[in-house]
Amino acid sequence: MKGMSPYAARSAPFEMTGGHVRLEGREVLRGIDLTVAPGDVLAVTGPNGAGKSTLVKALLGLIPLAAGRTAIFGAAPARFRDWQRIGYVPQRLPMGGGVPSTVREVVASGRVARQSRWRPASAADRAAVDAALEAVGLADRARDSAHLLSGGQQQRVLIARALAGEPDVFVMDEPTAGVDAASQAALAQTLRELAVAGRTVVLVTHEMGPLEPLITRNVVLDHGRIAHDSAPSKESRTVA
Ligand SMILES: Nc1ncnc2c1ncn2[C@@H]1O[C@H](COP(=O)(O)OP(=O)(O)OP(=O)(O)O)[C@@H](O)[C@H]1O
Repeated sequence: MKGMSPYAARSAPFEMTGGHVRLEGREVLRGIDLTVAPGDVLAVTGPNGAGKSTLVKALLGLIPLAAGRTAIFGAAPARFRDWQRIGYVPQRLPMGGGVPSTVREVVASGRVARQSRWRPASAADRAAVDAALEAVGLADRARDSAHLLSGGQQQRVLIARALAGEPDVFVMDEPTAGVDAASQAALAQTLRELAVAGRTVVLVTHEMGPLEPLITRNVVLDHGRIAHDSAPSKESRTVA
């Protein structure tokens, strides 16, 4: 594995300063100052349309900023290369008429950023996929078609795909929305293990439910601004 530069090791997973996002002429994020520190288990909450999904996409560089700047481990998103350090769990499995994938294939796709090109999956790859399936309680569904699972189980597949990549940072957009109780419990257990292992988690959620005891920090968005931050970073505190 590539050595990590001392600079990258010290950098915050995400650091946004004065972040503005405009979509179709509307200012969706307005002046966001947010440093996510290593080991934060951060819940981003707030009313519908507050800008929560937009914020995580902007942190990941999936949506450009109209003003301000943002960095991933100290690098502008366009220059960031260590994508295997980031696991992103989107809101839902992309559906459609493509080739049906088994649960195992979808989860194994989470290893792509780590694999050497043209080489078959290694024992380490297979072990990581097995561990991820086990962690979300889907080991017995590995050969099933992912699209035939329930919404909650599909969400678990996406979480397992991120886990399989063994990233330092997990970004999850509404992982509990419309999800059955068993899947919520599986997610809480997974989050607990990530938190204990010192991983950084950014979680968009409407309600924290069983995840609440695991959350170390809550950022409340309202109309595109941070209305409340339960534990602002030292940098923001000294600036404020
Ligand atoms: N592609 C887009 N083009 C124009 N406006 C958008 C786009 N995506 C989101 N918006 C608008 O930006 C605002 C913030 O949306 P966003 O999805 O980030 O909110 P949210 O807090 O995640 O909401 P929810 O809890 O409903 O998922 C909303 O008013 C939404 O309508």
